[in-house]
Amino acid sequence: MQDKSRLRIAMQKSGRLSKESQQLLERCGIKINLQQQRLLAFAENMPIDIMRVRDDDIPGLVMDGVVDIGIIGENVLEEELLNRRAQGEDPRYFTLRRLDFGGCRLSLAVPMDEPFAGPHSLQGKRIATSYPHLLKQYLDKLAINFKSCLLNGSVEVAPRAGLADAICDLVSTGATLEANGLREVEVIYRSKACLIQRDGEMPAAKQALIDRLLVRIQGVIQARESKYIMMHAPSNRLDDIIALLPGAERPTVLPLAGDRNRVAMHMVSSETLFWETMEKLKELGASSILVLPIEKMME
Ligand SMILES: Nc1ncnc2c1ncn2[C@@H]1O[C@H](COP(=O)(O)OP(=O)(O)OP(=O)(O)O)[C@@H](O)[C@H]1O
Ligand SMILES: O=P(O)(O)OC[C@H]1O[C@H](OP(=O)(O)OP(=O)(O)O)[C@H](O)[C@@H]1O
Ligand SMILES: [Mg+2]
Repeated sequence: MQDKSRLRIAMQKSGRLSKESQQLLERCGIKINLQQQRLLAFAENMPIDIMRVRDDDIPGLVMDGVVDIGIIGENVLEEELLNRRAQGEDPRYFTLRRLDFGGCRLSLAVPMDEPFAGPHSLQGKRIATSYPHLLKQYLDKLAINFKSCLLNGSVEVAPRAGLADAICDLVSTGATLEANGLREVEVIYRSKACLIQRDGEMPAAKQALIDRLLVRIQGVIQARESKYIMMHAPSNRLDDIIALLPGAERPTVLPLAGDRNRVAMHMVSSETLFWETMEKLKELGASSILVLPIEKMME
């Protein structure tokens, strides 16, 4: 029986978002024992239950208020929103924040040797997709008529199989398109994973827990994007060195025992340090350059 006082979070059971969703929650300090087959897992140290489902079901579970929050790709969320609106519903939810994983784009692609002179080339064509509403929204705005062929997977094989003239599917590296003899011609939607909350009244204790989690998520994401940088540098080149570190805060400068001409510099940078920048730092006289990951951050 569901304990309504516990925060219920939905995440993808297995797929492109599951590992990083799980990692994010673990980094926020939630101890979960996710055995492969368990659909429902209970956190040991916080009043939180994790529901592991197909990603397609997550927007609906949040919109129907079955779970309190969900981690989902914006592409799937937007598609479900348009789907429900098309059925006359008025779905409600809040986006709590965008996350730093699950980046991909929904694109139109055509066979490699097919000429393409803009979206109008698709007039009257058949397009295979798992995202009929996002596709329709995009082509309707351009007043392009098309026939859709709904496929829930393996969309990329549709043109070769004679099912469609073009496809509209997710792309990240483009390797799947290339392997299937297709080329990306238009990006229609850019997506990342996001965290959403159900609409409606939330008990104060649960809302406080969500707010705490959000602060921790901010800390985890900020830490992932930041680096702790240390180096030894000549005292007379400090300004030049700082100018090479655009994402860095003002450094802490410490004396080096027995060396009056050089100092130790410590700083947090919101960007990683590329090899090229490290080489330039070395040219300016810096040495012992260390770039360290940061585990947690709170401002
Ligand atoms: N190549 C990719 N790179 C990065 N993120 C991706 C990529 N493909 C998909 N995604 C994101 O991950 C989400 C889940 O993708 P996945 O392929 O695991 O979905 P699925 O096969 O529909 O899974 P499920 O079995 O849960 O329905 C996508 O909706 C998208 O937001
Ligand atoms: O541009 P790429 O890096 O090649 O990625 C794109 C592919 O990734 C996703 O599928 P996934 O591999 O998750 O398999 P699925 O079809 O089983 O969901 C997506 O549906 C594409 O097919
Ligand atoms: Mg799915």
